[in-house]
Amino acid sequence: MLQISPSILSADFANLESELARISTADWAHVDVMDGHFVPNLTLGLPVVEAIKAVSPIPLDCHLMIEDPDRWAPQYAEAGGSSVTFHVEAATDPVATARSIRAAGARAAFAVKPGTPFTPYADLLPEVDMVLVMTVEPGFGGQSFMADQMAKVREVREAVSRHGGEIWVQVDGGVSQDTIGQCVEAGADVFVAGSAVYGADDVPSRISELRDLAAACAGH
Ligand SMILES: O=C(CO)[C@H](O)[C@H](O)COP(=O)(O)O
Ligand SMILES: [Fe+2]
Repeated sequence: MLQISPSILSADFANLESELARISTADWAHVDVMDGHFVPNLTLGLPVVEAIKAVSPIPLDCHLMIEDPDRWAPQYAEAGGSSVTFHVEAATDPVATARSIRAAGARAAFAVKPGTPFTPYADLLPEVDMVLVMTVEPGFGGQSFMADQMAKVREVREAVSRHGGEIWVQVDGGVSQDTIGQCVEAGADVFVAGSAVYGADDVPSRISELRDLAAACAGH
């Protein structure tokens, strides 16, 4: 199944309830948590996740770009994240972190930055429900898509296929009408798009357009 996860990083932060209503036809609301340390940007934390969980029409896909995810990740699951993704570059014990997310009732995922290879983390697959391959350097929305990450997406898809089970492959950063096709061809099945969705005049139409383009590339 191909899924669209619009990033609220590009939404109007003064009106998050109505901004979430605009993406109600998407599969997930992607919530970028940045701490000003792991990345040079600061966004939102647990109280905001709790508040938007109460009003969101769709489940929250929390992408933690923070230090010490071992400590914080399960709290994002408890606060309402239905999926919680931590960065392997920040985790001290990724196995324990993934297990604590699942124990709190959420889907667990790990993310790799563009400069981080996947292979050393392939052993984590039994512990997670999704792998996020970053297609920009994490920290900011509206950056250019890094096509050179498609080799890594292929590698993750092959490892996931060999492993079996239902592990999703997510791409995040610069995903748009122009770039979603190559993500599908490389094997991604969950697409985060911030500026491409919230920058559109008609947000629901843009979500359908991205879905249709992805399905067409997948040959559906
Ligand atoms: O994790 C992120 C940045 O670190 C965002 O999810 C991502 O950048 C989405 O924004 P855009 O689609 O505009 O690139
Ligand atoms: Fe993100």
